[in-house]
Amino acid sequence: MEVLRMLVLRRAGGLCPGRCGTLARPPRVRDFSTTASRSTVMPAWVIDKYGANEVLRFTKNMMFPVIYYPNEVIIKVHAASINPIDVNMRSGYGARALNMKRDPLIMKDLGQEFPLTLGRDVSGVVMECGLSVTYFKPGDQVWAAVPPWKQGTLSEFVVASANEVSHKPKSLTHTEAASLPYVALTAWSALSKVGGLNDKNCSGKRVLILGASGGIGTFATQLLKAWGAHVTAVCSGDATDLVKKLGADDVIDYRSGNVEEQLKSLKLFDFVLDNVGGGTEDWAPKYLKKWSGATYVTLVTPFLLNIDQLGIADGMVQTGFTVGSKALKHFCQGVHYRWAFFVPSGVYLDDIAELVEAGKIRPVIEETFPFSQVPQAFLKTEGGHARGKTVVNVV
Ligand SMILES: NC(=O)C1=CN([C@@H]2O[C@H](COP(=O)(O)OP(=O)(O)OC[C@H]3O[C@@H](n4cnc5c(N)ncnc54)[C@H](OP(=O)(O)O)[C@@H]3O)[C@@H](O)[C@H]2O)C=CC1
Repeated sequence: MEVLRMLVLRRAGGLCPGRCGTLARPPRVRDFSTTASRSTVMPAWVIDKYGANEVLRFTKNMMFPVIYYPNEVIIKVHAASINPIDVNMRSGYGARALNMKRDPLIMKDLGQEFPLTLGRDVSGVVMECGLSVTYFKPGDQVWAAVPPWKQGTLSEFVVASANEVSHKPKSLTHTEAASLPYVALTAWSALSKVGGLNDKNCSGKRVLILGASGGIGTFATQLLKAWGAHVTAVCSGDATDLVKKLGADDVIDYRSGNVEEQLKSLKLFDFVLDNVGGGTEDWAPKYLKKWSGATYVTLVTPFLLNIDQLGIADGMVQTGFTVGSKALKHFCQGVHYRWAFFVPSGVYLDDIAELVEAGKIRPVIEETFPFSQVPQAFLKTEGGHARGKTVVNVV
């Protein structure tokens, strides 16, 4: 019974046995005991202000991360990857909301938001563990996506909550593993947490993916195929082979003619995952089955922009009003309308690791850069037209 209870709680995200070893949020203590004998600085790419690519600065003197909570681990970063959010954060996107989320205890010790390290994905090796961490030990090979309100992974070491970390699939190199966590967890949040799809209810469901050739799209296509869905991918013509190899059943080239005309020749969908935005929501929900629980989920939302522009209170009100009115409008038309966001979760990365080891998900890496070329990796990502992921090898 106890094992069953632990498993249920772990699935629900309430307890990660051994990740932190307790149901309650761990007490705020600084675990300096494990950090006594090492260097206090490390190499990292940081920014000291928001702006264009020139604000990226390499330093050998970034403060070494400290374990502030007993459920944290310090990871030696072997590889990281660049996501659109890194490019956007470099320019100041989300600064207001993310600063609010930053830990006041840590901010008080380390000063304000700068120097800020970007980079969300990490694959590496556990170097130190907080006192309540039993699920990981020094030397474990792990992967994680660190949330954007924390210092990022474009550095030699990063600290993460054990709840955000998972054992890396053995079959992947660090370079390959670093390409997956952030897009995997975002796709999982959109498809499963928000959209209600999973391996039990997906068989035969018709899913339309807008932006199928990028980081999220290449992962979502594989996950949906692993769950048994029928996937229609919308992408540029030159990405057709890529998305077909990942399992897409139908491919629509949005550059070679009107997408809506091409969609009219297909059956209606049970689900739309929108990774593109910018007007797509005006037409995409029309291609969902009506009054059957079909759902449109977009990842491109003005949530953080609202807070940047209007402040926390007014931004939240504006967000609530926008999403509420759109959800109501679509509900009256017989479909569900939702926004989705990245959610950190080591537990779900464990599930992804199983799918990787089973050969159902593979990393899609377009280009890798050495640590010395982080600015070039940003420029690559900023240029758009991704075909999978851009990875940075840190060691
Ligand atoms: N809400 C959240 O928490 C999160 C939101 N996001 C957002 O999701 C979006 C996708 O992220 P990600 O996959 O990492 O981005 P990428 O840059 O990796 O991929 C975007 C892909 O979309 C393609 N594309 C562009 N325009 C169209 C179009 N009109 N129709 C079909 N495909 C198109 C691009 O290729 P090409 O231009 O050559 O066609 C590219 O392959 C981004 O806007 C990102 O900011 C991402 C993560 C978390």
